[in-house]
Amino acid sequence: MSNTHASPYGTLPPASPVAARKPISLPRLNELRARGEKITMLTAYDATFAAVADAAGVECILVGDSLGMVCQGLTSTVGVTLDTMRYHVESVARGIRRVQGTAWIIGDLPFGSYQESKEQALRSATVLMQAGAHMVKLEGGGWTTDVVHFLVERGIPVCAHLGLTPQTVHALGGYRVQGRGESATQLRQEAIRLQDAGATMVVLEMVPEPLSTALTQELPTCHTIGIGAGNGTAGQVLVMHDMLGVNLGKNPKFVHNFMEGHASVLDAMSAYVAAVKNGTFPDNAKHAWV
Ligand SMILES: Nc1nc(=O)c2c([nH]1)NC[C@@H]1CN(c3ccc(C(=O)N[C@@H](CCC(=O)O)C(=O)O)cc3)CN21
Ligand SMILES: CC(C)C(=O)C(=O)O
Repeated sequence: MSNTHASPYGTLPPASPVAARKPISLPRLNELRARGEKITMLTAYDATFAAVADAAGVECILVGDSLGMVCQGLTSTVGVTLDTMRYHVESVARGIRRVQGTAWIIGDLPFGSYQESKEQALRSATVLMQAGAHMVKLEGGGWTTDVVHFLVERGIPVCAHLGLTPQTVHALGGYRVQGRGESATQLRQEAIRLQDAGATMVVLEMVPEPLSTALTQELPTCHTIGIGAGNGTAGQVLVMHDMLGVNLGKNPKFVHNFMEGHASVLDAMSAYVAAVKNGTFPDNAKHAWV
């Protein structure tokens, strides 16, 4: 990034022939997990922010359907289409490639693109993989288990997503904490079945900290990535706009603005990586539920 011969706006790859960092892969993520190093993830929706996140050392970039809310101005993620996701995955993948980045790119399957059948899910996942994703993410447990198995069997790495699943916000009754009381048992069983089906990552969103910490112990091959799920998970994710303080109105309580005390987006993202790695973010007392 600091190459003096770089072209304006980084439209050409840096001239350095030295491949400094190893690309992130599933074995590489397993290695991090095995040595107790936290996995970092941020969302990104375009080439430049993705490249900056990569340069900050963020291992996984989620092209999340939250783009419907932060980029498109929708009131939920329900209106995001597969074609829109393809456009943003392509942009992010080009951004990473352009700077010879190493990040693992996760493409989010939008509402309605995988619910109909396993075949529909495969067709949709193919679109995102061909757009440059290394893994796809899909929301829910139970009925999704067979879909996950079908995709994994066909060579598509899958990240599951349990707890608050924003695509089903209308069925859940709002953006609220999930997996409390009775439903904790169900969430736990769904997570174990998803791991058995071959999911190698699972986002746990707004899940009580004790549950997500316990689940992390029970899921050795499926890396738990928390958002509002406390500090006991294998990794963390935040929406980029939130952690940069680019947000009108009230943030969810799991958000921390990493621009505070930092002069650039690169520094703020580096501070996020450092805070997740050294265990200072999230702070269970401030950013989690019990
Ligand atoms: N910018 C942005 N950040 C996100 O984290 C995000 C999106 N957009 N869009 C998709 C979903 C929606 N998410 C949300 C939306 C609202 C709350 C929220 O209002 N939470 C309150 C209430 C929690 C409670 O039930 O106690 C909070 O104080 O955290 C949480 C997550 C998470 N995802
Ligand atoms: C909030 C994260 C986990 C997500 O699912 C998204 O960005 O769509």
